[in-house]
Amino acid sequence: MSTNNTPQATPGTSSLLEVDGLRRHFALSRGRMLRAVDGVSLRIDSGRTLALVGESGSGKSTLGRCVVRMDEPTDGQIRFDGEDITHLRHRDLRTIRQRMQMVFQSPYTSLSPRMSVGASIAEPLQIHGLPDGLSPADRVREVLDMVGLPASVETRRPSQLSGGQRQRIGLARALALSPKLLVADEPTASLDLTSQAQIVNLLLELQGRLSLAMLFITHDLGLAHHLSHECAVMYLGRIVEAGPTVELMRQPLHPYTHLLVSTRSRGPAAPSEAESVPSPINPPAGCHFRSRCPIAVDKCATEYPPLQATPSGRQVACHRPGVLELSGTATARIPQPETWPRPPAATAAPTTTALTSSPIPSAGASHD
Ligand SMILES: Nc1ncnc2c1ncn2[C@@H]1O[C@H](COP(=O)(O)OP(=O)(O)OP(=O)(O)O)[C@@H](O)[C@H]1O
Repeated sequence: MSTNNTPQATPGTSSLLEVDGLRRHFALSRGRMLRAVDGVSLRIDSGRTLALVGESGSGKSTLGRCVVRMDEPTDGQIRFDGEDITHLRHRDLRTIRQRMQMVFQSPYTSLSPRMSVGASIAEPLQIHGLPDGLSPADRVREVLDMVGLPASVETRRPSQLSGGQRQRIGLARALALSPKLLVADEPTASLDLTSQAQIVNLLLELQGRLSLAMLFITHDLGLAHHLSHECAVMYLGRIVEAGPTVELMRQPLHPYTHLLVSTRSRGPAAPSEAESVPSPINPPAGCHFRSRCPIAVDKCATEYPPLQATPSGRQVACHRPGVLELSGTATARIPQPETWPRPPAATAAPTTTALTSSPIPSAGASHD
């Protein structure tokens, strides 16, 4: 495994979230090791959304869970709002969780079916206290209003609500403590298209209003394209390409991004493509993608390519970046409902991109 690309934060700049060289390895039976996240670095600023995309099993959720410290990193560092939170425990962790919240694919993960909506939203307020001296009841109504639900839903149980309404409640619960960072793990994946668009709309509106930073985990490139400022592509635990979302999808430089974009524009992956995904327990030596790569050369079998910054501000881990040309119509066919809004533009001159794009080797998104 290459260890020549441990990123450093750019001197003099700091982002709300800074993840450096994060690893989460799972020890399996018979001494085997599953490297779910294998040296990932990224940055997210207030008011910005970083989409984390990749096929199932690429390590997106594990990374998201580590970021909010619901899972224990094996190695690496997580800094949030200037504080190293990598090894925080118990009470300190509780304090930090007020400011970083996770929204799940299934709202049932955070909503108890036995509790009323109001009690579910009030629960974190009772644990952590109120951010601004309001009563819990006032705050519950305030966040219900923020997510576009009437106060009357307070007394309902989650089972009495639609999927879209439940996801709004999940969002309201996450927002109750006025977090600065939201980690949203496939929050619309179980919803119908109309509810999906409404939740996307709501996330964008809330992000603009509250200047939230967001890590948006999705396998849906259309969603990522629509919702995020920057995008990081994960493959077998590592980031293989990162950069501004629109450019990354218009002109993918890594053959894996190329595959995702062109497959997305063609429709669901053919079984042969899905079946050939190697296991993170025993990935191919050298570049992990080489067994599926149409442009692999000998070097790819022996050397994992470091994630390197390109002159255009992209970061790519490939020995032959940009060799594959995307057909001009491919990205045009990434489905996006026209009614979906664009992410809010940065209000001031962007202090960072979601992933720092400092010169090599100080890349903000990298693996080592
Ligand atoms: N607790 C665990 N123990 C062992 N392996 C795990 C554990 N959690 C996750 N994994 C493995 O880690 C790898 C990455 O999983 P993860 O859920 O993070 O991927 P993902 O990209 O989010 O996929 P999906 O979109 O399907 O959720 C997978 O191979 C998964 O089986």
